[in-house]
Amino acid sequence: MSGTDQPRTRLTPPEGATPPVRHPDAPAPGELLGAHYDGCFGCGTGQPHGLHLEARAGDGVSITAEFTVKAAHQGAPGLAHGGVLATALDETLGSLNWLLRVIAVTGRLETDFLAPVPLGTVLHIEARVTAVHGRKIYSTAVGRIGAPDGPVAVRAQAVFVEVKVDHFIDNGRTEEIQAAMADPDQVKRARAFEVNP
Ligand SMILES: CCCCCCCC/C=C\CCCCCCCC(=O)SCCNC(=O)CCNC(=O)[C@H](O)C(C)(C)COP(=O)(O)OP(=O)(O)OC[C@H]1O[C@@H](n2cnc3c(N)ncnc32)[C@H](O)[C@@H]1OP(=O)(O)O
Repeated sequence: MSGTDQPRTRLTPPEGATPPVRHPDAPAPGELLGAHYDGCFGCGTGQPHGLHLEARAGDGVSITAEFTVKAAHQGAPGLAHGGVLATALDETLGSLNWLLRVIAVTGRLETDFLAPVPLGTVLHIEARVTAVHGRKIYSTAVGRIGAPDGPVAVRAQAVFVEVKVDHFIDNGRTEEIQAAMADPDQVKRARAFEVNP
């Protein structure tokens, strides 16, 4: 195997990977998921230029989400920035945590940009977990223009890696971590991801 083949291979579930299991306490299909953190650029309501992505639980271990491309999200004139589109897919993939009830962070994210996305577009995103192996969670996402069955603009494949709450407590800046830990709603949301709170 050449060095350039390696990253692609790391997105393929290894032998022994198992299908994902929806947690019995996962939100019901159709249920709107709240933000996991108010300051999150992807889903937080406290970020004026954030994506304000709204995600809903789907069937099995899947999520649907909508993201409206605003002026603050442009790359070229009148078009969404590719990194912003990748962020929208990353955030939707991260929301799959709610259904597995584990905390996981993005290890690898590979994005294919298939069509430009104009300002004002509602991007309809669907993400699902395909397999789990140890702490690794394999998932895919697709973003369509204007409707759930609209033209495909962007696709992603990802590996998320399960972590404990300590990952954030140990690595986040003290100010924000202290504020989060002092907020009972935030603590409740963090615990909602844990199998054994
Ligand atoms: C009240 C308290 C307040 C807190 C409240 C918080 C609530 C939050 C709730 C929910 C948050 C959800 C947030 C979603 C936001 C959207 C998603 C993002 O953007 S996340 C940000 C971007 N990502 C990162 O910042 C990761 C940075 N990377 C790391 O921290 C490490 O590299 C990490 C954790 C990913 C892995 O490090 P290791 O030391 O723990 O583990 P190792 O041994 O290296 O890897 C474990 C397995 O994963 C594979 N792996 C690791 N990286 C990989 C990669 N890049 N590609 C493929 N596989 C990878 C390895 O090969 C290994 O596999 P083998 O078990 O040996 O089979």
